[in-house]
Amino acid sequence: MSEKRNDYISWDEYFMAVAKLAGMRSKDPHSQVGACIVSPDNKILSMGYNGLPTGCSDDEFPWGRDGEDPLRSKYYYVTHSELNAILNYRGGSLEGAKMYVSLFPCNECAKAIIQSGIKTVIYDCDKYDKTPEVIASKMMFQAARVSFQKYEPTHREITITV
Ligand SMILES: Nc1ccn([C@H]2C[C@H](O)[C@@H](COP(=O)(O)O)O2)c(=O)n1
Ligand SMILES: [Zn+2]
Repeated sequence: MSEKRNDYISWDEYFMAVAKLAGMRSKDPHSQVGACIVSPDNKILSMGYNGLPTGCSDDEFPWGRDGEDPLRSKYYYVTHSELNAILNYRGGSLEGAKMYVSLFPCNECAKAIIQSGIKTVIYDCDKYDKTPEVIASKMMFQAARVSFQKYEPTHREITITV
């Protein structure tokens, strides 16, 4: 066989698949989110998923969404995938990097993305686009010249047997 194969996955498919694979580590029963940070020359720099901070037990802290007592919902405790990916990076600057993320970043993650020097966000789902968090996030990205683009799905199925 002398020809190269031509059904290999594209860079975008690869990085979005890696982001989604990272999200599969999440214990959140409602939304599993993954993020993958990539250098301008397409090297994976870091990954993250939504989960509790180190030392906060997955079995003791709540995973519920709503309720009378906000302290019994996950929202006060979960670190978002994007922030985890930024914090997991041990290599120095993220200036000019790209982030692939399975759900559009919230305003808090947008601040961290901007401050870290990431310049491009490629997202898949935008199911919370009407919320103030996402609207504020887009306003900040536009002001800070962080470009955000919807991932264009190819609907290719990638099967990995482990
Ligand atoms: N861009 C985002 C948005 C949300 N998350 C996390 C935070 C929660 O664990 C979950 C969202 O839960 P839901 O309100 O859908 O029940 O996803 C994130 O990591 N990145
Ligand atoms: Zn966030």
